[in-house]
Amino acid sequence: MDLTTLRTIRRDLHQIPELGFQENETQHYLLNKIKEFANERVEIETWKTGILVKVSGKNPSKTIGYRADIDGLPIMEETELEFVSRTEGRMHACGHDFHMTIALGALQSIINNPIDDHVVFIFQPAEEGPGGALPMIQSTEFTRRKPDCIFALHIAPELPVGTVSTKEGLLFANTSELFIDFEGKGGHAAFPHLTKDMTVAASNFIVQLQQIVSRNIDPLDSAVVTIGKMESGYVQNAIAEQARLEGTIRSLKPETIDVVKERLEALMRGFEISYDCKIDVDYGANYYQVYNDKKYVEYFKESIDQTGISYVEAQKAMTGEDFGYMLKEIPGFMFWLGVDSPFGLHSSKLNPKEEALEVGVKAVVNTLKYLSKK
Ligand SMILES: CC(=O)N[C@@H](CCC[C@H](N)C(=O)O)C(=O)O
Repeated sequence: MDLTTLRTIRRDLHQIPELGFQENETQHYLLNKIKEFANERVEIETWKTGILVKVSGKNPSKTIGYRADIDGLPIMEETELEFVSRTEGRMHACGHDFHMTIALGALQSIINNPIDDHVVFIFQPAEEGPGGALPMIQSTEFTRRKPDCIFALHIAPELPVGTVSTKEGLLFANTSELFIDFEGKGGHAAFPHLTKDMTVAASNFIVQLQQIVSRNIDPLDSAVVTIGKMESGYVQNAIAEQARLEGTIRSLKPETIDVVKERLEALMRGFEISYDCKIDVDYGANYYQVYNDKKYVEYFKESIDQTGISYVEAQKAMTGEDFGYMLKEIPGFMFWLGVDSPFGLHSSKLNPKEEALEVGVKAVVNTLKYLSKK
């Protein structure tokens, strides 16, 4: 597939970002494209808003999986691109439009030039939340085509186009979403003594929360607690009865998240007493770390060696990915693909360079061919 076609697909997909398990238009678009390329070797099955596409190999000894995530984020796009998101407040701000396009490009290449092994292309919903990987691998649709090894990519805005990057072992963190609801007593702004002000309680809670990592976690370990959204009150001259904090907890070790949660809940109990209010927590989606298999990372490096694409050794990152659940069950790896954007992942101005689409397809197709010889 040439760059013009890849770019057209990417721009089409960029305009229709949808949240987890609501990717109906995306699924429809992907299915139409897949059916355009398909021949007698291809078997297509849907799972919720996701799709599994199996391309039969010529002389198979195993099945190789390649996964692309397909959901967008609840972010208001500020790129001013001519193909800006058509849905207000929704954006492909994590590059899943790139991930899907590259998977389609690789799929077409493998259909036209089949390799010895079977390949399953997995278009997975809800990576940003509430998590599609775990229920997908538990489904009969997935189990029937369970790959023997698997890989995936993620765009990297900070890396130049023409570069890929990964490492053996831990690549991405363990994550837990965090939703905290405060319930107090509202009232007139002039009579705070008659109320239980949840704006003040939640603000103080955020400040105290930041001390969990610095005071309760071993400095040689690592954790992050971020509150990305805070809501309280309706009007400037009324005291808020409710407040809500939304955030995420991340850690390098799975058990460290439990320590953060335990301290957070102790803090909640203290705040309930000191602010005379009720506080509830919901941990939403939890993702298992992305842990790359040493042998498959070696294979990847060897396959990239033959392509002219540059390889850079990665550092582990506090990003999360539910692909971790697939790697927990099936050996494989995830790698970063350089897309050179001055704005990072989850930025409303993320603008990856489209030349990276061709690099991505080349890296994926070469890796599939190489793994098929192993
Ligand atoms: C690569 C990436 O940016 N992934 C997301 C995964 C989100 C997990 C979940 N919604 C959470 O916030 O904990 C990330 O934010 O790292």
